[in-house]
Amino acid sequence: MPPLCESCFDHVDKLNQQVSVMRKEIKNLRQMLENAVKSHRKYMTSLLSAVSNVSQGDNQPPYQQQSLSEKTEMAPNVSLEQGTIQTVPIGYIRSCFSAKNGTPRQPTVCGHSRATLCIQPSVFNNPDQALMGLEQFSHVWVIFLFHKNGHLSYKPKVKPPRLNGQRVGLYSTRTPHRPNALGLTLARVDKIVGDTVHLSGIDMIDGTPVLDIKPYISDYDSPLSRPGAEPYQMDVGQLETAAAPQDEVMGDVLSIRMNSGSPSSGKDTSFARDESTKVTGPNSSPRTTLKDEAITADVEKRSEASSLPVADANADSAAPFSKELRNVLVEVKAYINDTELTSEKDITKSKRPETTQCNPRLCYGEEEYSTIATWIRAPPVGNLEVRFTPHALSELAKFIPPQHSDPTGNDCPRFKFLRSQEEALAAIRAVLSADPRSIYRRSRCEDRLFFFTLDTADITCWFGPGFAEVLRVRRV
Ligand SMILES: C[S@@+](CC[C@H](N)C(=O)[O-])C[C@H]1O[C@@H](n2cnc3c(N)ncnc32)[C@H](O)[C@@H]1O
Repeated sequence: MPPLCESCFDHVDKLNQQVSVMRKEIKNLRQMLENAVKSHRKYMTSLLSAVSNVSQGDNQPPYQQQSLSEKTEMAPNVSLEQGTIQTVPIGYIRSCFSAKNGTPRQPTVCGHSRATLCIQPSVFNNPDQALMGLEQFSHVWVIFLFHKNGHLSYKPKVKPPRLNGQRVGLYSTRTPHRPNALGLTLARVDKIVGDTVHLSGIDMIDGTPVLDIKPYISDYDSPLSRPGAEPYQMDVGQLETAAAPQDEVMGDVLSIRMNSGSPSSGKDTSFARDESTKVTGPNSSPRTTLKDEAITADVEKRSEASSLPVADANADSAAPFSKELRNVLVEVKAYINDTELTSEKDITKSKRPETTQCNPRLCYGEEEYSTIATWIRAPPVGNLEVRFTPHALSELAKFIPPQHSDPTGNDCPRFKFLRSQEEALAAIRAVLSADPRSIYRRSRCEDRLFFFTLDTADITCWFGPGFAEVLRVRRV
């Protein structure tokens, strides 16, 4: 890393200023555009309903192929049947991340990442009523549009950054570049004030259009914590997926081990990567996320409440499973033994058959447990160590939380979303530790400075082997 002179920093500052002016202009333009679209949409809706009334009775059969122009002229009810409705954002995310660069790849990466979502009065006259009751839920699914993708194109195979250049099918990933460009984030609901939901643990940039929100209901949304689900320990084999010959990645299923400790205690229940799974990546450290913790707590609670004993599926002792269930477990274990991988090399060497084998369904009685691809928790790229120069730390120490008074009276930089310097430090660490660089940057621009914005701070850092170092933290 070459030493940075003050003029480099000044140059970067100037560029940043220009960028922020451009951002403001873009914001204004967007607002103008939105207003124009709104009034145009109203006009079109009235026109369409008039057309619909006239042409009732000669609707086209659903699913018939149509040109785009025909689609836009369709009556609303036909559009709905054909799945070609026009969506309207219920609101726009105001987020502590202003650009894609440095925005966490998933909500669990940075628990302190905060945002607000104000429901638009154009969707509901009384938006606060639409939010009534949501305060009883800790988490919410946010369905949004990747509006900053830059293009609408997509490919059937993608290279997730965590797979470091290996390709997998688009639908086995969370890539933003997908047909319809829809994103799905499970965010924490911090509070609801009037028409505004305050969220944390988000991975959306400022200005993201939100199409819908729905409460997260573990009983419905998590196969692990359905009512009556019993924690147990089970090793899971790998998922067979079809892969084109040039793509040597396969979608392995990660074992989920739910070791309940002693059957009666229900304690020590963990939802962690199974140690017996031999597929590992360098520095890979299985991370128990907040959501995992929530699920674990849920399972613990249920396990304590349940009268059924908890069994270890691997134990040789006479486990309290029914004969039928034991047979299923034996089958699954046999499957695992047949297909067990021995090293990371095997992941890339194995050629997958053209036909797709079924994922062994993990059932206990009527309960079904979830499995995930191994690379999610044991990716070939590991987490980075995050360092701060003393200079960067002293700059960060100047920032004050939103409601605090300025102790120096010197117009200190102020956070809008983050509540303390500690939160900011933790958020920067979280973002960088997950290596936010694209594969291209990682491999081709190793020695370049990396910039990202967190709340009202512009962060400058660089990456070395296995670490990221923060060099500067300046007011945006
Ligand atoms: C990998 S996606 C995952 C989003 C969501 N959790 C999902 O699974 O659908 C997250 C990344 O999308 C990018 N992103 C976030 N908001 C965006 C937006 N409005 N338009 C385009 N890209 C966005 C950011 O770079 C972020 O790191």
